[in-house]
Amino acid sequence: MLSNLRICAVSHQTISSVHINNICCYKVRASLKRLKPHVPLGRNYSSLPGLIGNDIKSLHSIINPPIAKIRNIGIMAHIDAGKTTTTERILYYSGYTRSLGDVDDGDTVTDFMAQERERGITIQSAAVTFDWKGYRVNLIDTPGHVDFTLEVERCLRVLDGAVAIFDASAGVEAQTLTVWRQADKHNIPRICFLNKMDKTGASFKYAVESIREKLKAKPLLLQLPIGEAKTFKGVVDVVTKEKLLWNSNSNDGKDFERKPLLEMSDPELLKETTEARNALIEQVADLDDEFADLVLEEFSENFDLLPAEKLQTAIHRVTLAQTAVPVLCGSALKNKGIQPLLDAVTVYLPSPEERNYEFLERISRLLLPFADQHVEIPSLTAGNIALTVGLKHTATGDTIVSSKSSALAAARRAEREGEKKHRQNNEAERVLLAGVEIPEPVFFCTIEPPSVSKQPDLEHALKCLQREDPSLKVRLDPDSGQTVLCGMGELHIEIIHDRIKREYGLETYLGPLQVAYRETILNSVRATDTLDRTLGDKRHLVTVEVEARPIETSSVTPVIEYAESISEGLLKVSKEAIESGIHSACLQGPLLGSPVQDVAITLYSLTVHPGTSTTMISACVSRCVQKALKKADKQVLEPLMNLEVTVARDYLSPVLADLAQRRGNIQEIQTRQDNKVVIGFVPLADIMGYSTVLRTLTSGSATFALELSTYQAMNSQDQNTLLNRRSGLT
Ligand SMILES: Nc1nc2c(ncn2[C@@H]2O[C@H](COP(=O)(O)OP(=O)(O)OP(=O)(O)O)[C@@H](O)[C@H]2O)c(=O)[nH]1
Repeated sequence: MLSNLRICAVSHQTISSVHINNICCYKVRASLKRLKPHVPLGRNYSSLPGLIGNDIKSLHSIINPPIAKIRNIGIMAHIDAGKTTTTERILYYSGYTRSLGDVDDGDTVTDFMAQERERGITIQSAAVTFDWKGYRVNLIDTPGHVDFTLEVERCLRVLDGAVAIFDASAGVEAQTLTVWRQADKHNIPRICFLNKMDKTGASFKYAVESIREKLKAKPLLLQLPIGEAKTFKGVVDVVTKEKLLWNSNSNDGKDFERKPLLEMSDPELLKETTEARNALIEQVADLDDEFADLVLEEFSENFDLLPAEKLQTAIHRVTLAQTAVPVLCGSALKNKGIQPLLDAVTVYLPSPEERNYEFLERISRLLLPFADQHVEIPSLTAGNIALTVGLKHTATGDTIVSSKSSALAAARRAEREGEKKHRQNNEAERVLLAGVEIPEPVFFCTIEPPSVSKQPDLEHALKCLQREDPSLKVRLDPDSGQTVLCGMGELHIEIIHDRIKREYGLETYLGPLQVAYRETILNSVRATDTLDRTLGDKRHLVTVEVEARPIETSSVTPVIEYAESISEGLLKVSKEAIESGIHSACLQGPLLGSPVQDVAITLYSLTVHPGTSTTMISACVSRCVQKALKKADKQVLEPLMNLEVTVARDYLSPVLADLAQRRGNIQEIQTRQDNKVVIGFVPLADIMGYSTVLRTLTSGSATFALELSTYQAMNSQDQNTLLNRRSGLT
């Protein structure tokens, strides 16, 4: 065990940056006590047999299991649905850990950042690899809080399947909808796990209905619960007509009995299960022609004769086609239902070869993740998930290829085969994964190092954090020269601040958190400008005429147009400079210095004296566009958020009264068990610090989710108040 500890520490140092080391020291200690001695740790697999003795029969099968036996899956859900608790059980039953971690005690394997353990939430995705009944499962636990949406999105791109976890007492919640939509975008087959069946208010029926209604998905009920809330003790496997009961004397849920349902002992349950199985068979037959033929030809007289394996194979196909989703249930906290969930992952979710991905096959240095442990390996076959180190300029969203020449060779091959240009592009595109959508930051604040001499350290820390998390934006305020952080929410910025302190040892100071407004113009305006400057013996002379006009795009990227009179030759050499000038002018609007959205800029004329540098052209265009924007009638746009508050009935009135004061616009109030769910819109500026207010108003019984809906025009009174406040008049 000691030698493993030493080796593990070495492999962490190879993964470099200071911040990872800090967490790892903590993590190694926390997880060692629970790791089984046979878990393979080491720098290189070539030395593994000596290290781990006879435990490993085939080294090759450990490093490269057959691709059909690999499952790359993610766990996704609304905050607090129980992802981390479920993952902990999965790791325990698969033999990855020796004892059960608990989010409430702060000793889970996957929530390994200090902030995650302290707050009991998941922020960064953690990857773990384990084996289950001959399958290799690479599992990623993703965050549920809306501030960390990007983290979820970047995981989804590499997954072949996902388990969506629901709180059975709440059904589909706001963030579930968001991640479900993301999974739809990446075409990820899913299975649903209705967790917390032991909780007061848990309702299998209600949760299934909410999947049908809110997610517009077709649930395939593969299990039925035995008991609900306090009486929940196990599940019925509808496919095999067996009951699975967890031994109430077993603390860890490892032991459970699986018995066929019999007429003698369980007449009611058997009847209910037979009906559910028949309904399931009909439902699957409706969605899968091959299965429909089989049922009609051989089993139409008696569905009971249909073998479970045939039904499972058809459910697998339907899951893959994403025409329906298998639904299972259990209680992670009470250790019930996790083993069948793992079985379902291997049976119903696809292997990488069943998905249409083009992974690249080899990178120079590879590490296999075991949550916070990493094992260096010589190679890995397609379909696995691994870590690579030492990449300096690669950021989230990039595709890594084994060599540039292999990507180019693919494009050349298409060319040789006589394919035209668009086909070459297709070939090149096929080796790229879909890019991640980076959400727009809605908050910003200034950040200052403890002293000027620490500014380079701060810049380094922010650069590293940004590579990990592109939803964090950093810019310099041109007027004050201060560094500005732009993030997804209050919690996001708070966590970044905390990480800079813990992982980079820098005590920084944050300015007040401000809403990221935008600006637009309301009418078309023209402006001309001339820049005449002599540098040394060179004269730079440019004259520009532009028009700025409002358009409807909801985008901060200006639409750029050119009048026909602009000479093509001139455009060829100066187009890049012109466009960079326009973009930089639109980044800082005349009202608040916020980005300008929904504008089109037309270049009407451009006269350039010979010898003028492109930098001067760019500067002149930028100045001229700013002049035009200043002349126009202007409007501030503010972020409008979708808000969903789940609150106990008794506290509904104070919550509504409070929202009315916050310019909230309530769209709907739903009933969810004993709770009310308030759905509406509210301007971000009025909802800052809401978590504290809501806690006070409802004695901590309410939860809420917030997501950017759109940018809306402020009314003139609010706009004037804001502008006066910004200019220091009030
Ligand atoms: N009653 C009950 N509580 C559960 C169950 N599973 C998890 N919990 C509790 O629900 C809370 C949230 O659990 P987590 O596992 O941290 O949830 P999560 O989805 O990982 O949360 P984030 O990481 O913040 O998104 C904790 O207090 C758990 O103890 C369950 O099956 N039954």
